[in-house]
Amino acid sequence: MNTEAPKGIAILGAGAVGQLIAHQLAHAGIRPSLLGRDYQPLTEPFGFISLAGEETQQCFDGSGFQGSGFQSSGVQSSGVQSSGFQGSGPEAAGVASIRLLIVTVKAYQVMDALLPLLPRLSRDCHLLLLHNGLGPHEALIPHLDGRGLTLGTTSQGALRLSKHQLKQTGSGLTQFGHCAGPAMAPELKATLLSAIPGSEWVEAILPALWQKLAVNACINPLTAIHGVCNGELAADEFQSTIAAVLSELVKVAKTQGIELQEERLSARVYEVIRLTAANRSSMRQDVDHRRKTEIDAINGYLVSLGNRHNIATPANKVLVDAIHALEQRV
Ligand SMILES: NC(=O)C1=CN([C@@H]2O[C@H](COP(=O)(O)OP(=O)(O)OC[C@H]3O[C@@H](n4cnc5c(N)ncnc54)[C@H](OP(=O)(O)O)[C@@H]3O)[C@@H](O)[C@H]2O)C=CC1
Ligand SMILES: CC(C)(CO)C(=O)C(=O)O
Repeated sequence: MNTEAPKGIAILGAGAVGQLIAHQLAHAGIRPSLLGRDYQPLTEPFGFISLAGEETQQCFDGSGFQGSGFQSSGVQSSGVQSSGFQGSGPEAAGVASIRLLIVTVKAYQVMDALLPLLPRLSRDCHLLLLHNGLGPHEALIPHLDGRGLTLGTTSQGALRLSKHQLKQTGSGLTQFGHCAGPAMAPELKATLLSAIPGSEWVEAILPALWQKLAVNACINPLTAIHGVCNGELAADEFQSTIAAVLSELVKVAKTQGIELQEERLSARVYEVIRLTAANRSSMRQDVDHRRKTEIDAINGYLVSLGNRHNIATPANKVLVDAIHALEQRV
């Protein structure tokens, strides 16, 4: 048993990224809880196929909260009773013992997922949002009630083969940085950085999130609208739209005190297009599966900030409208 491993790490959002982070923490000897929609730890085993093709299984049932042993990898039997969580819903006893809550729901799900839970979390509980797009942290900050907030972004890739079976599809940089309230405790910070491959702490997280926003604002809607893989956006026909989206983004970012260079952003977007050439972007997958997309937190965030600050954002608005039209298909 690893007595040094911090306890009380929970993940809200048992989807692709939530399961990936849970497996990475477990492989580093930490035993996180993976919370379901009823805020209860999910007790069933979760399968994982790593980039190297190695298969493992884990339970993320919350028993780590009591320090009752852990398994760093390998198969653990299902049906382990959670000693840290009793009852159901946000009243559950274990919720109050969460020290770090990693929120891995989609951008548009953050507030619905967190608002019922916030009053039950300890004042010492630190929150970490890890999603694409921007905006939810602004809605969340007034509700923090003294709690600390860290933001993050990841370029790792993960695909849910089934509800409890995850395949890692890509490695990449994961960045975290302080956003509001008290800073994350040093041992929690160290745990995250050692468990998540390719992760780093940055002094200014918002510029990093804006750079990721630029990548998503170009690649995601265009691939979804045209039904193409990321690599096809290198074609000449997309050049003027990509340039217009980035030019608007740089102006809008400036209203937020974020200074970005259009040429550098453009180089980054084309690098990601090349590195992820065979990918079907998350927005394309959402559109193909007739799921709600994250457009409102990506290009929609730029349009609404532009409106607020009298910056014209026609190129982004066209993409937002086109994606909304695709979302409304019956
Ligand atoms: N997948 C990837 O490779 C990458 C994803 N991202 C970003 O990470 C974020 C998460 O994406 P991803 O993991 O793919 O999305 P998923 O849809 O796979 O996961 C979201 C999870 O949140 C759960 N959820 C939704 N609402 C609630 C709620 N109210 N309470 C508790 N749980 C809830 C969902 O439950 P249910 O299953 O019941 O719907 C689902 O399991 C997105 O912003 C995405 O863009 C970033 C980089 C890579
Ligand atoms: C980087 C990119 C565009 C990779 O597909 C992505 O983040 C997404 O699909 O949401």
